[in-house]
Parts: sequence; C-alpha cells; structure tokens
Amino acid sequence: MKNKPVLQKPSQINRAAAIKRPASAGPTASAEAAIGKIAPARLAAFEILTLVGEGKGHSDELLHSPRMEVLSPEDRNLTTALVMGVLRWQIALDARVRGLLQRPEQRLAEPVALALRIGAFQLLHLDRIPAHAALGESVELCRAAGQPHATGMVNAVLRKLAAAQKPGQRVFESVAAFSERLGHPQWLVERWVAAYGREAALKICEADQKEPAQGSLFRETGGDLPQMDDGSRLVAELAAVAMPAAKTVWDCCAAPGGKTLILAHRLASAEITATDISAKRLAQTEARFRRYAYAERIRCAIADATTPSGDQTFDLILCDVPCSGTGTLAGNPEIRHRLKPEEFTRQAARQRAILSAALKRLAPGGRLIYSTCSLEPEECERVVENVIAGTDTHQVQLEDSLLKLAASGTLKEGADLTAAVRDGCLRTLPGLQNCDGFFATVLEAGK
Ligand SMILES: C[S@@+](CC[C@H](N)C(=O)[O-])C[C@H]1O[C@@H](n2cnc3c(N)ncnc32)[C@H](O)[C@@H]1O
Repeated sequence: MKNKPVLQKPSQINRAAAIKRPASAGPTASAEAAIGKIAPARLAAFEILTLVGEGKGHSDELLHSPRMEVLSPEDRNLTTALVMGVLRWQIALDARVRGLLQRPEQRLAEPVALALRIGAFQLLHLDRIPAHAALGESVELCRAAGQPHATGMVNAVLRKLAAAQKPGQRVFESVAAFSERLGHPQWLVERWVAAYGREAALKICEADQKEPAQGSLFRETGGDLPQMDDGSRLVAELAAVAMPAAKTVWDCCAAPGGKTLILAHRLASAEITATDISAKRLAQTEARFRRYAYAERIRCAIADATTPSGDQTFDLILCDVPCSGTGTLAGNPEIRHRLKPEEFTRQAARQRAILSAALKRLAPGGRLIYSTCSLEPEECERVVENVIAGTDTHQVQLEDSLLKLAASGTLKEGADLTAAVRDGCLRTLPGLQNCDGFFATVLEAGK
C-alpha cells in the first residue's frame, strides 16, 4: 500500500473519467494534493466504479483493461477486491451509511457516496486493511473528486462505522432485512422467494456475495477443456449427451464459446456451426477457439438467430439465449443495480423469437437445448411453454441424461444433482448447487 502511487502521475490520471471536479469546486491545489495521498489501487477502484456507475463499462472488462497494467500485481488484486466487493455489497453499505447520516434521507453526490462505499467496504469486509488507511483515503478520494465540503461528513460517518458494534444475533430475519444485509434489491429477492422459497432465496443471496464457486462437479477439468462455470458446462454436457450421434450441430448464440468447445470436444464426428449476432464477441470467440485443436471443426458466422439465412436443418441445436443473468451475480455483481422489473418481459420476447426461429431449423426427431443463466421463470419455463404450445415439439425429461453423464464418468463420483432437476428440467441455484444458476431443458422435434 505504500508504493509510489502510479496513478499519481498526471499523464496516467484519467480525471475526465473519474475524478471530475465541478467548476465550482475552487482551486485545484487541494484536489491535486489529495490524489497524491491516495494509494493507486483505491484511485483505480474509484475510477472503475465511477465508470460502472455511469453505465460506461462492465467491471470485468474494466478490470482487464490497459488502465490496470500500470498497477503492481498487489495493487491489481486490491483494485479487483474493492471493485467487486463494493458492487456486491453496495446496497448493504448504503443502508449502513444512511443510518449514520444526520439526515438519512439526504441525497449524496455520487462521488461522495462512492468514497463512503469504498471506505465502508474496507472497514466491514477487508480484515487486513488498517482502519486509518480505509478512512483517511476515503476522505482524500472525496476531496480529490472536488467535494471538499463533504470530507468532514465522510470522516465522521466512517469513524462511527469503525467504532460500531457488529450486528447482534438474528432471531428471525425478514426478507427485506436479509436482502439489505446481503446487498440485493428486495424486489428481486422477493421473486426468488416466490419461485424457490425463503431458504433457497437466502442461500442464493449468500452465494452471490462470495467469489464465484470453484468447480466441483466434473471428474476431468483443465487440460484441453475450457475454463468455465460448472453450471454452464453442465448445460453443454447435457446437450452433447442428448444426441451423441449428431452429425450437424448449431450453437445459435455461441459467444464467448465455452459451450461450443464442450460440444466440439464431445461430438468428435459432428460438423459444428457457431453463430452470434455480435461481430466483436464472435471475433473474440474465434480467437479463443484457435487455442484448441479440436475446435478446428467449428465454423463461425455472424448471424441473428431470429432470422437465420439458408434452409439447413440440424440434428442438434444449442439455444443458450441472452438473458438477465440473475443466476450469475457472484461474478457479475453490477447486474443487480442495473436490472429493472420490466426487463424480464423484454428479455422473454427476444428469447421467444430466438427459440421459435431455432426450432424451425431442427431436423425431424432432432433435439434442441434451450438454456439461460437466469433465475426468473419468465425467461425459462414460461418461454418454452409459450413457444412449444400447439406444436409437435415436446420436452424430454433430463433425468436419463444426468444418469448417462454419471455412468460415463463425466460427473465426479458422488456428485448429486437430484435437487437440480425440477419438472424434468435442469435448474441449478447458486448456494444450493456449487455453481451459477442455470436453467436448461431438452426439446425434441416431431418425426
Ligand atoms: C448467454 S450468451 C451465450 C454464451 C455462450 N453460449 C457460452 O456458453 O459461452 C448469449 C449470446 O447471445 C448473443 N445474442 C444476442 N441476441 C442474439 C441473436 N438475436 N442472435 C444470435 N445471438 C444473439 C449475445 O451476443 C451473446 O453472445
């Protein structure tokens, strides 16, 4: 923490992006001096969180952008911990801070709220950061951002927080209380309580506040298999086992390509077509594929899955549709802050369009896997029910496929997915299964 602050060099301070000073903020000297007192990791975290808050980037991209290259490995680690931690705990941190304000209803300027969040997160969640560093540098962040008038308040609030007792034992906690304690919007958690019950919703929230789960489901990992979440891999393994003799396969929403790689690895004699609507994401996917010899059989093309060109049909289609991503909040903490309840209706309309168009390309007797990383029934079961109603496509129960994965040794011995099957579909829940929340179902076309 005592390293010379790399971002202090004027050429490397992205003031336009983060340390914005309103014209009314007075002479620049105190802001310049404040920047010099802030450790590079905190300055970088402040900058990245500002951009995320303004909707100008995703945490994952920004944490892997060139701005991070000027930092030492230790500073990069601390920056990542601060960014991901603040995004995961923002709702709970804001609630704690609000309770310590003289006027809890007052609206804080965004840079002030952010300096408070960064300080509060370190005080409450990072054991190895001395309180004086967390507190003092939050005050300097506030000053550096052109908010010198708020430094006294930031100092006072964080002092009170540092001195506060830890919350007492909980006898019973309402959904509202655990949503706030675990940094989730209450409206979202209430949806999960309705769909999966209170205990499951609590476990999901707890899992979302930790680093993404390390894989524990599969016997074979690493080597020439892609790195991916176990839930995501399980969907691809289920797709492969659903039609092992498939000669033609279409992955219609393929980027970043993790599931396509599993399909190519498992279906050694299939011709695989991977398409995506995003040219940028597909280019990154193709670059990824070049690292795997068995991916040579994958043909990539940009295509909108709602209006695919040509008239080719496929034995097997993977329809891993774009979705709200509510099953992936551990790795994508900011989703919870951006999401609005009306989003699910918009997502479901797009998902129905993709699934209907993809089903038209299924060969007679062919199989299609529809999957999402959403926990919301509107994007999962409801989409499938709606699209296949009145057609000769039917759902295939997943239990047999799971047994095949166990019998072939793909799953680790003892891996128990009994609780991850609901009504014949896969439904993993963070905290209940050791992976992200995925939904998947197998559909079979009439013959
Ligand atoms: C959930 S991601 C797919 C993840 C991928 N299957 C994997 O496992 O790595 C959804 C993808 O769908 C793409 N997409 C969104 N709308 C699309 C459309 N209309 N047609 C094709 N792809 C689309 C997005 O660009 C995104 O890459």
